[in-house]
Amino acid sequence: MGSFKRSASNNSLSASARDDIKYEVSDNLAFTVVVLGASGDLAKKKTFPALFTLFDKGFLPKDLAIIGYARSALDINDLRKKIKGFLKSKDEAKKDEFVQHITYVQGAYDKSEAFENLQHTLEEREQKSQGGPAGRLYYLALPPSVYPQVCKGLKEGASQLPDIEGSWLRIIIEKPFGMDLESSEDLAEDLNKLFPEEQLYRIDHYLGKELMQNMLVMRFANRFISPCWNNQHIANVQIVFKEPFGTEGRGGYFDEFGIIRDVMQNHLLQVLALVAMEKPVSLGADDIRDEKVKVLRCISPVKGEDSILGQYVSNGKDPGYLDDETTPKGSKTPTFAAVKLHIRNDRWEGVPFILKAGKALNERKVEIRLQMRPTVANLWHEEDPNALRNELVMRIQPDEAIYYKLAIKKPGLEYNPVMSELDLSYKSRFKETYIPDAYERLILDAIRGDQEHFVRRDELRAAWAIFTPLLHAIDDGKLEPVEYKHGSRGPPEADELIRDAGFVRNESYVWGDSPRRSAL
Ligand SMILES: NC(=O)C1=CN([C@@H]2O[C@H](COP(=O)(O)OP(=O)(O)OC[C@H]3O[C@@H](n4cnc5c(N)ncnc54)[C@H](OP(=O)(O)O)[C@@H]3O)[C@@H](O)[C@H]2O)C=CC1
Ligand SMILES: O=C1O[C@H](COP(=O)(O)O)[C@@H](O)[C@H](O)[C@H]1O
Repeated sequence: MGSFKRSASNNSLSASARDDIKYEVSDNLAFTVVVLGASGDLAKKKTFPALFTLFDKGFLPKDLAIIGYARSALDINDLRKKIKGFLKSKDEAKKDEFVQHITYVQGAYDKSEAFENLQHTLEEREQKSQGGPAGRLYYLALPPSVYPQVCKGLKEGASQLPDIEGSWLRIIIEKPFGMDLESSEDLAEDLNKLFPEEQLYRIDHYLGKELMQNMLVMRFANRFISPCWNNQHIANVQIVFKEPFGTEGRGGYFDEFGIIRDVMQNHLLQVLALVAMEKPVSLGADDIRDEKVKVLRCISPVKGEDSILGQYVSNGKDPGYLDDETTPKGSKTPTFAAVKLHIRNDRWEGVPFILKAGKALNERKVEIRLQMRPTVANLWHEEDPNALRNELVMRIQPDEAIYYKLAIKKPGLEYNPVMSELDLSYKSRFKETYIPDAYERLILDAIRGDQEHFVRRDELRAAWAIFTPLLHAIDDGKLEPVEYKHGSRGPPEADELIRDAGFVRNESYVWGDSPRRSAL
């Protein structure tokens, strides 16, 4: 097994450039992660596999215990076997070694005895350690409705740490964090009565994606980018999330939320905050989050007229949203939304930010597209100043890439410009580099005590304030979705909204005479 602390040249655990600010993990830490909801979907698909990869790559402390906790009566061998089935590795021995660290505690989510029993198990395990501090990470892979009672149980029954300096307790919670501004504040209030913000790690897994983590480096470490990053040069911004599949049996769950609560109010708004925020004073988690909150608070609530809602219908082959048996009959829940946001500050006044998200669309793609203003007095296209518009595209998934669409002279004897791209495709530039899954990074951050990529309460409040009036109008039936076909690009009305926001699509540009592309 690799060592927990690594040197800067070897995938540093302690983020070398920021060591002066934070995030030490003691070598003799008795580390226990308790996965509450161990029998569930998220735990098996995301939490345990992410823990395994961290273990496999030597990023978990050597003194490691993993405790699954749930109501079901599970046999430990069955649980280990089931978890092993979800671990992506050919190394059977390593997988066996990992699952041997897992034990199981059966218990209710609302009984004090159950949490006292968990505390007892933890005390026994921590006493067996080498006298170092204890680190307890409670991972709530549970429906948010039980967070308050579980956090109460943990606080009252299972929060007693050994009296050793450096011991800590942290809690990871998953979205949705409420249904609107009020319910989110109520939930936050309930949790903060039990645990302070420093102990609460609200996951938004988009913050763990490679290109999101790259955003501050790209924006603030490149002299030629920073001066252009404002309304003088950028005309409009699109942040787009497209999934090619529908709800597929999850209609019951999805219908409660809809696409805005599922994806837009959280993931896409976090992306926007990183794109639009000012430079933070330092790389400290709170300095960064302060800037995110500031920019979110500059955004006015979305108006009905600045939004297009959609719901997918059958294309004759694939089912429509209402054809899913788990979807309530006649539901008007949007599975697609495009909204136009305005950021009221000096940097962004006059630049529309379009967020677009949809299920059952034509492709899988998440990207950020910044379209630059036209050049003044276009020497080649006097009649059409929009002909050579530059764009910077950051593709978050699939196949991470950053490309800049720009005009160059078409090679040859003529003197005509043509659109081309400066292309940074991660697959070719970083061939041998492992790009971690978002959950791997975020769990590791939580172990290190780094809250930068977790959502603070005031960020959440600002994010809900932007969408709550629109969500209430939808919930009250004042706004209804238009239909779009399963597998299409979404409702044409969304393209109109985007066009009206000033986006000019270059129909003539086709990616790639680049020979490198065929190697991808
Ligand atoms: N490194 C790499 O991997 C690179 C890849 N490429 C690829 O080249 C292709 C072209 O890239 P690019 O020019 O950036 O993107 P596209 O030409 O695919 O799209 C440009 C924009 O136009 C929109 N659009 C697409 N079709 C229509 C339509 N029929 N009507 C109205 N709007 C439309 C898209 O919206 P929406 O997406 O919402 O439909 C997008 O916002 C892409 O597949 C891209 O991934 C290019 C450069 C580098
Ligand atoms: O949070 C969610 O995200 C997924 C999309 O995540 P990705 O990492 O695959 O892009 C989405 O499918 C789901 O509906 C939503 O709840």
